[in-house]
Amino acid sequence: MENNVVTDGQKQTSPSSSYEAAMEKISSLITRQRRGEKPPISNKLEKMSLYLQILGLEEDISKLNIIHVAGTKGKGSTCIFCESILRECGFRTGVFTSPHLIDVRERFRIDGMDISEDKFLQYFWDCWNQLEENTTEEISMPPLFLFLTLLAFKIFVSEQVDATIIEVGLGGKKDSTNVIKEPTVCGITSLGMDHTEILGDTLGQIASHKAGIFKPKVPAFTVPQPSEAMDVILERAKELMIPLEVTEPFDCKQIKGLKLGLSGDHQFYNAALAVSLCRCWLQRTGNWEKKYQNHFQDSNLPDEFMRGLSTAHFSGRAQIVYASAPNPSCSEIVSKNCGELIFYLDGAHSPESMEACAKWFSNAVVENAEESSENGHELHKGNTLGQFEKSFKRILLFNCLDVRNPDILLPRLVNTCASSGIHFSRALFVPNMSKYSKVLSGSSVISSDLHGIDLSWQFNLQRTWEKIMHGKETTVPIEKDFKIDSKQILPPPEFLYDNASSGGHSHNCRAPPSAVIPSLPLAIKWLQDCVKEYPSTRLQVLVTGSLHLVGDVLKLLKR
Ligand SMILES: Nc1ncnc2c1ncn2[C@@H]1O[C@H](COP(=O)(O)OP(=O)(O)OP(=O)(O)O)[C@@H](O)[C@H]1O
Ligand SMILES: [Mg+2]
Ligand SMILES: [Mg+2]
Repeated sequence: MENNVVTDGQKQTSPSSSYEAAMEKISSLITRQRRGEKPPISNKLEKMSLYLQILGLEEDISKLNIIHVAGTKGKGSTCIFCESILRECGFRTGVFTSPHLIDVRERFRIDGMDISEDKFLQYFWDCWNQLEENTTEEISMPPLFLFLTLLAFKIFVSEQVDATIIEVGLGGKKDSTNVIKEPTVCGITSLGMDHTEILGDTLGQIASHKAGIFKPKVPAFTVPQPSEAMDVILERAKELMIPLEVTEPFDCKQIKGLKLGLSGDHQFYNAALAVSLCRCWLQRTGNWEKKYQNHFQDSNLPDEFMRGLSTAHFSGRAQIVYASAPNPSCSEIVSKNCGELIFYLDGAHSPESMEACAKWFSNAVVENAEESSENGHELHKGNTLGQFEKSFKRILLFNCLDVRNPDILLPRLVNTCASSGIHFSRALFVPNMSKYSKVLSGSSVISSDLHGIDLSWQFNLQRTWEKIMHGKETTVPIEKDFKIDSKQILPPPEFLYDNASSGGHSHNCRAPPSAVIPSLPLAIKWLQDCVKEYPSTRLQVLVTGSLHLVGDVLKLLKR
């Protein structure tokens, strides 16, 4: 074995250096395939079976009591609600989700916590070494996602969890997680248009991939879907002769006004689906009768379920971070000599999720204004709530992958916000920091090197933005060679505050100005400097378009 840092799963140097070594190994599994292209191996599931044999896991997987979740949007959230409910019911849980935001260990949760670095390393090297020793000409090391899926099985089997919750990576039928032969129950979350280049560009085709996780004799659940998708799902369930239940989203009454741990109205769908999945899981594992036989009526959820729903936590999905309050955990206190800077983070990146995100943001910023006014800020100066509300500036910080279509995403976002009366004063376009060519640890160094950085995609986003705002093509310069060392690398703070240069809140007269900022750390630092310079203002910054962008911002704010 070439690795001289760790042998036989035993750490011999400091944990962090061996962790970095593991990240190097994992990164070497990233296939040089561009995102959006068809995956290079066609017989993926056969290979998965072989890898499972090598790791000696095939039999054990059948004992994992798996909830398998596919869907376009809300897979991760649904898995996290399931985890939270089953933990409250007293079970030891293992959850595999994707992608991760900051550290790859987020993908593997045991009992509600990311796996520890020590345990991760132990299982990682076990798997790595066993696979490496057994690769042949026909079967080489697995690509990244296959490896992570195998590692998840290895971890959950070894940790002897009671309930395993597995999120599909992409699609369903051909996904590496579909090596699961006998899940306890399957779920399909909300379907929409994403990954069309791989799954097909109709809802029916997409639904057919997702319903590919259904298995004979295994009950399935979904949420209301557009009929084109629902027809395909129903048809598949009929073929397999399995029961398929459509779970309606919660209304507030049903959960007695309970505040869900994950925000946004779209979470009512995910939460309701999770409840159905958990109830079925409890029934099929023989735990339902034991626990609830005499105490539970259909109209009321058991207390454990209610607690699970309200305590679920998942970063980067409708998450609010107060970045300039003196005590980050104390959101109400706004520093006297520093304005207010609040980040609203949501990793939406499909048209439907843009809309979900926009609705959540619009409600959340108004709630924040109301809370602040209740806390006595400004109102005592005789301002009405309406006027007070106007002291907030809404800023969009956006990026998306170039396989996505900003001509669809950005209008969906802007129009949904506008229909709730929320308008952006400014938009900033930035490149992500994380590289798709490398899996990083949470403590990896953030590069500040701007040389050779290609911002053409960000200028393209900016042009799209200006087009939406003006309703026609505008003259945003196409700056091919962005002059990194010129003074104009960042706009002056007045860019944010100078109402004369924009419509400000009179959004319908002129387009809000926008800017491309060449790096995310610079953008964040710049926003922080702006609120210091103008202590009376409040910036509400929506970060969206990419979960990677959201992860990068969280990483910067944590430091
Ligand atoms: N039911 C839903 N309907 C529409 N949008 C949703 C729904 N659930 C979540 N979203 C949006 O999708 C984003 C990602 O949520 P989540 O991680 O739960 O989904 P996912 O299916 O795992 O996504 P990914 O494709 O990134 O793996 C959220 O931040 C939110 O904007
Ligand atoms: Mg996805
Ligand atoms: Mg996910």
